[in-house]
Amino acid sequence: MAPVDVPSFAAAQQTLLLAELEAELAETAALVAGHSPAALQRAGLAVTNLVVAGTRTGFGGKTLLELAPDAATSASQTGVGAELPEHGIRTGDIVVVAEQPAGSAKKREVRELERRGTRGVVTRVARGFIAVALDDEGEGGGGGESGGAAAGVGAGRVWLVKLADDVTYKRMNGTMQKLQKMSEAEHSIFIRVLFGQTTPTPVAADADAGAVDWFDPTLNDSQKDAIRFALASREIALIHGPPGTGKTHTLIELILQLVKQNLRVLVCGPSNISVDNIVERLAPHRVPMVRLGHPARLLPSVLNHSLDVLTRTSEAGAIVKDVRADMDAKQASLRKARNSKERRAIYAELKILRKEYRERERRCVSSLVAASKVVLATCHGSGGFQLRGEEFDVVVIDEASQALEAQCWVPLLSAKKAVCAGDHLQLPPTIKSLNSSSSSSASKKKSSNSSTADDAKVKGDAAKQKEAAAGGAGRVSLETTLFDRLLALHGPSIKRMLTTQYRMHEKIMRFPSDELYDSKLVAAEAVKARLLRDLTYPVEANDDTTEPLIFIDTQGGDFPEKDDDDDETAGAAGAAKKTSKSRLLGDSKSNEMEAALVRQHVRRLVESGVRPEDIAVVTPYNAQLATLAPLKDAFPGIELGSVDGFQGREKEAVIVSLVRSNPEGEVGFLGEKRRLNVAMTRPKRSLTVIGDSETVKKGSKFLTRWMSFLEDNADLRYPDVSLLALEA
Ligand SMILES: Nc1ncnc2c1ncn2[C@@H]1O[C@H](COP(=O)(O)OP(=O)(O)OP(=O)(O)O)[C@@H](O)[C@H]1O
Repeated sequence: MAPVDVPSFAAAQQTLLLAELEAELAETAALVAGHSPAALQRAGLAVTNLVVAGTRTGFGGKTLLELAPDAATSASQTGVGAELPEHGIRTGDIVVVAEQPAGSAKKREVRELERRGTRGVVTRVARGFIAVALDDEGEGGGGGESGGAAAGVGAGRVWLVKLADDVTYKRMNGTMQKLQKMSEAEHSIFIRVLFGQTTPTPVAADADAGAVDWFDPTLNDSQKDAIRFALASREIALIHGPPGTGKTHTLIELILQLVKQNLRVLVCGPSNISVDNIVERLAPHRVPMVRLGHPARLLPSVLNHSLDVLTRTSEAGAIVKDVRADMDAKQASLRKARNSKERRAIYAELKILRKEYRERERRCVSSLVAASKVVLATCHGSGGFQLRGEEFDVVVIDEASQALEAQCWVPLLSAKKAVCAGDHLQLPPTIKSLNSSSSSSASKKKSSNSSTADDAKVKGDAAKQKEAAAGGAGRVSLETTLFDRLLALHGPSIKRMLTTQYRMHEKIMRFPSDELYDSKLVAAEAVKARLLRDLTYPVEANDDTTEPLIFIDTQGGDFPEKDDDDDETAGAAGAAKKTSKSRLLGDSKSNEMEAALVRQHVRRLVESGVRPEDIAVVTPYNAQLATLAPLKDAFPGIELGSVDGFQGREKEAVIVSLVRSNPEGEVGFLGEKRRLNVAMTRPKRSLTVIGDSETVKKGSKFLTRWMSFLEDNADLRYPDVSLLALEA
């Protein structure tokens, strides 16, 4: 493959990233303008009826607001201890906190919301409260009294609305700008390899087989090979980890080996969860490490390594503590201020204290970071001030196939060598923008990969448009991950694949292994014959619990899909409306009879003794998820999820509802084999597929082969329509 011109690559990335941000901004704007607070809450984009329960000084001297349910509106309990309703706000989300409009006021603009309210980042989500670190108003010289207190957030009722993530965008964009501006002389061998201007330094054949003193001698051979290769490689190594093959397990050993060689390592992942997972598993090995950013889960093992806590508990942190106490006291005195003059005076003092605090903290942070052999952060988090000027011998990126390439470059710019782990045969990151960057964002089409879009044809058009947008830099698209690009550039010699999987029954593994992983997967002895009936608790042995692979074929046209997108609207406004609709579970497909079959099967499993918490139902369509929702009441503990949302997860029994059933053989985004791969590789002991083989077969060659495989190998069942009527 031809080498990539770095400046044009970086320029094309910036264009595409901007289009992506615009698409996200437009989507948020359309949603907020068109829906009531209650509807936004149902869609997972807002939390309503909150009050400020507490204010503290958080990391970076930021004001931390604790938002709890308003006692007046939480039905059962009041005040402290009251629980928040179901919501979709997560740690790391960018939100605005604002006075809640009266129920009827409907039309509102995001900009207006932002002007009146206060922006911040969610730092903690608990049952009874959400903590938000407010943005620094102090620095930008903002107006009025906004010196750190929550402008627009008084003693009254507030709500919180999720905004587009422009912070991550800025980090990625800044990184691409840096890359674009670099002169050729500044390109290290590492950069030249990553853009194909030179080939990776060959790894000596025997280096692969060198003796390593393993921390965990029970690693399997493919894991050991991958680690040896990653240790021996000079610039780049990819660790390809198919489902259940112990990718993270392997990375832990690799990190320990790197530290043993006295190398300095930066470990990143696209999400907080991916990073915390590694922190937790490294912790028992007592490696000097520090986790940057707000820990997503406050597990003690993660918390004890977070920079936030280290600045408080370490020796260096002691000098920061005093100022923090002063600031907390000042914050508290705000409440007692008698008039605006007094308040202004306090704000002014707070501003000075915050500056002082930040300086002391900065010194403390750099001494902590300098002393750490291993630094862990999300990819975009590694672009913070804490790592400015820091250099690392190796950057390790987990779940690299789920990160945007620009995101990976945030840490990669401080690296000499990279090890990326991932599986490019599972889903890449979600992209919202599909048109070229110059078009108006309102006319953006649905993403082929968002969990609600379903039009496979859109994808082909979009790919072409994106290629056009990439201009002179060859084929640059946001959907192409670094992992994909490096494989295409240098071929399989830079990769090692893990081949023993510790999740699935052999029969469940067979099709994905043969189709996608060159038949190389081997089921570990402990899992290859595990059935539901062998669970650690009593389960009756019957057809449903002794057969790992079941296909309930709904062919015949008796179970047609339902199109939830019934009010087609034309033009840009229509498109924007559609986007917002899709987030609110419209514009998708469902299949009620399939839902009834799911219910029937779940009931049979539960009656056989399988616990609902060991069962998950996954489907590619959000409208189908909504149709399935009553299952949660009928079988408390059961999990329902979109395929995209279930990536990275596993369950003892998984039921996949394919939904599509139509005479035309339209399969929408079932046509994406990486999505099907994710769907069929979640179960450990039991996979039940429910779908119309006649329709699905027509979708693609992959689908044709899958259907034939199921017909030949699964326990094939045809539903009894008359019985089903009762279930529905
Ligand atoms: N060499 C091994 N011997 C026994 N069990 C192993 C081995 N390697 C991994 N496992 C087990 O396999 C499971 C999956 O491993 P791990 O959690 O590291 O995978 P992951 O990378 O997080 O997930 P995935 O493999 O799905 O990407 C874990 O339960 C782990 O203990």
